[in-house]
Amino acid sequence: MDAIVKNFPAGGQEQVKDKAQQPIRPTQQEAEEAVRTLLRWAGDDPAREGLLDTPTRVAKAYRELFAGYEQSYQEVLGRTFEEMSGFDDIVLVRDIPFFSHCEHHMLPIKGMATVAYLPNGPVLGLSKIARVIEIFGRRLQTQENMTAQIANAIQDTLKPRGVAVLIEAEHMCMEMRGVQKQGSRTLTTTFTGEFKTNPTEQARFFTLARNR
Ligand SMILES: Nc1nc2c(ncn2[C@@H]2O[C@H](COP(=O)(O)OP(=O)(O)OP(=O)(O)O)[C@@H](O)[C@H]2O)c(=O)[nH]1
Ligand SMILES: [Zn+2]
Repeated sequence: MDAIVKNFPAGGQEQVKDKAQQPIRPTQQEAEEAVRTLLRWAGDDPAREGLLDTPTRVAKAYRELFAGYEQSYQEVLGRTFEEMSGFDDIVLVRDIPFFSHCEHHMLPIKGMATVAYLPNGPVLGLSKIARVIEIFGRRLQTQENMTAQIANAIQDTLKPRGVAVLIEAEHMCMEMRGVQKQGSRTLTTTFTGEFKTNPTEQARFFTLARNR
């Protein structure tokens, strides 16, 4: 199946949030009871031996898979390096793998992100780009919003001349269920600053991102 290419504009309907707004959390016991309900909904018996510890494990796994709600991109991106501030050309980190979950079905999204920016003074530690992807990936997402959130977070904190984000991902809700199109991939991009206004910079981004 052909990939879908979408350009999701920065600063669109999705505001960049720092720590996600926190509703009142249910207790561990309530979360485990909800898992028992879903086990019964699936057709199994939560009281059988093999499933006795499953609610505890699922609650623990959810803490890990959705840890992004507890994390702040501003903390991660707050630490920059000034001593390389003479460097003003493109910095691009390619093919950063991530997992997320779609907000429609809570099923996994498996993808790769490529992120570039044009420094305007300070530069980021390279791992911080991957950490920002983890923060937004470990929340319930649409691919479009995740792409824009990563770009806007870097633009808002680092204030570079431009940011470019390309995400290519597979959605298990389209592969394992529903329309069942295995192997289809969705591409989304967000450009800010010079990557948005200067076609040459945008073309350089695609050359570096896609050439093997
Ligand atoms: N735009 C967008 N859509 C997504 C994303 N992840 C999942 N979806 C889509 O969300 C839509 C939800 O559609 P609905 O008709 O409300 O739900 P559904 O009956 O489960 O839809 P089907 O998946 O077609 O069976 C589906 O078309 C999914 O493919 C995403 O990241 N971005
Ligand atoms: Zn889905």
